[in-house]
Amino acid sequence: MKPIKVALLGCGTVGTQVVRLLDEQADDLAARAGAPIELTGIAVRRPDRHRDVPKDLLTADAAGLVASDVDVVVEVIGGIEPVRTLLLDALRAGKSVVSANKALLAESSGELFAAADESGADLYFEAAVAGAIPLLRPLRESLAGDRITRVMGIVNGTTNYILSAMDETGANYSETLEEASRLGYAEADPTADVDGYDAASKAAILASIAFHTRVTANDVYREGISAVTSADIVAARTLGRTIKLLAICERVGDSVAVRVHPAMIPRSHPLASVGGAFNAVFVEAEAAGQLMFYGQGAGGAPTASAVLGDLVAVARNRVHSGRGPRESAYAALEVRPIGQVRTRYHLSLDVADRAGVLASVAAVFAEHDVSIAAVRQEGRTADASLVIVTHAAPDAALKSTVDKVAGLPAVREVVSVMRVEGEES
Ligand SMILES: NC(=O)C1=CN([C@@H]2O[C@H](COP(=O)(O)OP(=O)(O)OC[C@H]3O[C@@H](n4cnc5c(N)ncnc54)[C@H](O)[C@@H]3O)[C@@H](O)[C@H]2O)C=CC1
Ligand SMILES: N[C@@H](CC=O)C(=O)O
Ligand code: NA
Repeated sequence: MKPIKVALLGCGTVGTQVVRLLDEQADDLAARAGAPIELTGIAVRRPDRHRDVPKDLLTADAAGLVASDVDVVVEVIGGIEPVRTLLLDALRAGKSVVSANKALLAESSGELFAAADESGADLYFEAAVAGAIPLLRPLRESLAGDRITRVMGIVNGTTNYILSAMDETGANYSETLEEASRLGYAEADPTADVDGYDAASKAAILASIAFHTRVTANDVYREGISAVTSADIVAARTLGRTIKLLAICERVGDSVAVRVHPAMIPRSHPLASVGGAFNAVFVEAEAAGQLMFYGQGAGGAPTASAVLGDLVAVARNRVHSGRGPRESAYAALEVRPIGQVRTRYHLSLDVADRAGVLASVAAVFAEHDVSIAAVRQEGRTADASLVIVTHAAPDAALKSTVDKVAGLPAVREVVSVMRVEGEES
């Protein structure tokens, strides 16, 4: 059988594991794909720095490799350019693409799918969301007959690693981030992780597939974890909660809402026990009910597993003259701004401990039609701390409430504001 020729773009954390698995599992992969899978070249920025892969395969000329006689391009470089141009060239020339690049897919999936359609090539990217966890294929294929209403979970390993360490051992934020980079979880620029860009890209990809609507990273409301303090984590623990960076994609009537932000969740919630670089995603569909996907969301070998799965799928399609799924964006639902999304807030205030303070704060909530679910006051000195948890209300109303509360004479400081998820609203 004629081999399927593969060009690999990038050979870092993920790429080196792809090369290893291609070599170690060559016979099994050939049997599963229906043809041998032959790695014909590896493009990297500095070929002299890669001693652990066959030297004769290395090149710094990624464009030349893409233009060479290959059937499939596997991209594990990351970022937008030059990758976007390389992949468009590959797809237009009829070469199928497997990519782990969420940043690119969340920005340019429309034009990449269009290029794939022009030539009949395939575009697969299971590794781009939640690493090893099979998630995009179940959403796109297994649930194609159902109506998905919500996708919610932890989709960034680096931030989950940091938040888990802060919660479990009181570890320091920046040291834990360095450790996550050393372990190969973080992006080349880890601000993509801590500022929520990586999770927002993944949320955009999930929402696009789940709701048959093109959602880009710019459509996603995003907050990262850099403002989460040890005090927030202690406050959450006092209330039987923990803090996680969540990606939440919801169908609301004929629109969708997609957001990424830290949130307090009850310690009894299944997402609360997801530690380290693990990811977990809940999917709710009308007929299927609740489904949960869990596994390693980052790291070289887990991510390479997803890449190899896609590569076998692409190779099978080539061998049997089939095609993988195309973009499905027919529903074209409107994306709601965050202000219209109903959320719950946890607020911690430093207030003067005198009569009438609670009443003045409560009056602001009432004025904005935000219902208070619980209040706790601590302290008997000049300063007291007031913790308020609200019922669900439009995010815009909650923001205006917080702004007005911050201006009350009796309120010295709004210490923290965080959304609450995973509880009855
Ligand atoms: N590390 C992880 O846990 C995961 C990574 N991903 C994605 O996989 C991709 C790769 O990630 P890592 O392996 O962690 O990155 P990395 O930084 O370890 O490796 C990047 C590789 O790309 C090469 N490269 C950079 N610019 C190039 C250019 N212009 N031409 C040719 N080669 C170039 C570098 O030489 C290096 O070999 C990214 O899109 C990332 O978001 C996805 C899921 C998990
Ligand atoms: N940097 C990402 C890698 C996987 O997508 C993460 O931490 O999740
Ligand atoms: Na995945």
